[in-house]
Amino acid sequence: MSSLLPLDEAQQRLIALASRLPAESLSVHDALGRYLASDLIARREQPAADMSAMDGYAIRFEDRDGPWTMIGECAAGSPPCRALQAGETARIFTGALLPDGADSVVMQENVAADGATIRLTAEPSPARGRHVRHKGGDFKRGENGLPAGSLLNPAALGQAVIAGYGDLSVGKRPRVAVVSTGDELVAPGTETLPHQIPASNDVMVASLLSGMTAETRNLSRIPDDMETLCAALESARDCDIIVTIGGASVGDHDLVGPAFERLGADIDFYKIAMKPGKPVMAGRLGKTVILALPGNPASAFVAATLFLLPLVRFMAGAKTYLPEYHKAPTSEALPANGPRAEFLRARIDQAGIMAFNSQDSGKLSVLAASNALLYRPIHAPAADVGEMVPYIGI
Ligand SMILES: Nc1nc2c(c(=O)[nH]1)N[C@H]1C(S)=C(S)[C@@H](COP(=O)(O)OP(=O)(O)OC[C@H]3O[C@@H](n4cnc5c(N)ncnc54)[C@H](O)[C@@H]3O)O[C@H]1N2
Ligand code: MOO
Repeated sequence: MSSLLPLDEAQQRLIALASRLPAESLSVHDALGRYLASDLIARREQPAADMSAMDGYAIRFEDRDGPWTMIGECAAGSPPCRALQAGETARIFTGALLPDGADSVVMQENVAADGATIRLTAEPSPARGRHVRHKGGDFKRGENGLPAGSLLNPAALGQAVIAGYGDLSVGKRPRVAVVSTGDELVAPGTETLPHQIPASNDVMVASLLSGMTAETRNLSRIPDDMETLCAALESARDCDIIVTIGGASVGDHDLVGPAFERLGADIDFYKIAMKPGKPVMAGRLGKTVILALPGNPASAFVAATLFLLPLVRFMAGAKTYLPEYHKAPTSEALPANGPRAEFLRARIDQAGIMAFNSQDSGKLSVLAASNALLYRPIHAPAADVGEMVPYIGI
């Protein structure tokens, strides 16, 4: 056990094998899921001038009790009407600029109009600045809205647009070859003989990647044959990452390690102090980072979550790339953990988090019923019901 690498050290060593990919310029329409390559410095001020947050009437605070004489209208998308004088108001709509002199807005629900005369009805006199979004109140020109390495999610893209951007400098997408191996593997939906198994990991790992900024090339179901495997790996050398699934263990037909060695790869580490996912291997084949995931479905899933996805995020330019841990109370007592970090397939709901009884890494039924990986660090002491325990949402 002592030769097994601790998880955090293995994650650091994997990242040390990789480099950030260069940046490219993309339209905001195409940048969803990318990471900003430089700070998002605002090119404009928001709002650009004081504007109304409600449909109603713009007034001067000095005249807050009314009544007012309406002298014009301010609509979003048009310059404001002329400046207000004492006792005057302007009809105003949400998003419209306040006319000069106005500093507050009364909602239309709180006034009664009698021709051009407007009177306060329901609301007490408005406070100064009521229902006004002030110039620069969201951000000022030159402010850093999002640091480099931020994920461009829908809200971040919205912010980029309002900050004046049509194109963004973003990290390139890593090219990832997904290579699955095993004589037993057959294509999804194919009739299987007892010694065969549908290649479920391929779809699972490719699906994990499809939610990421990655360009995936699937090299599925490579037989357990050294020449064929080497040829498949060789054909993927133009990729930034080669991830293999299966054949990572020590059996006579586990050819992934020997194939990489034959191609001249530098293996950095092999075997992690974690469960499932012990036989994870990583290194470099020229400029390509190689990562070998174990074939058991839960092992492949956990290892992809802890190694492959962080690697992709890092190369794509993410500032934070490791999985996010949350905490929840455990609904059942947990025994003390041993010398390998454990990621228990678990279900979390309002009552807390509960690990499934069976943790066989071959059972997809358990993995598919899970929505969390309950993390038990190396030698974690036993946990009572209600104790807060860390987990990764899946
Ligand atoms: N003597 C030892 N045997 C094993 C050890 C060990 O330390 N000593 N480790 C065990 C652990 S832990 C794991 S995990 C597995 C991982 O082995 P491999 O990466 O070599 O996986 P395979 O043998 O190729 O496959 C395991 C299992 O998963 C199925 N599989 C493989 N690929 C796919 C795929 N693409 N889609 C669906 N299912 C797949 C495969 O058919 C096997 O049933 O090794 C233990 N053994
Ligand atoms: O690591 Mo294996 O992944 O324990 O099943």
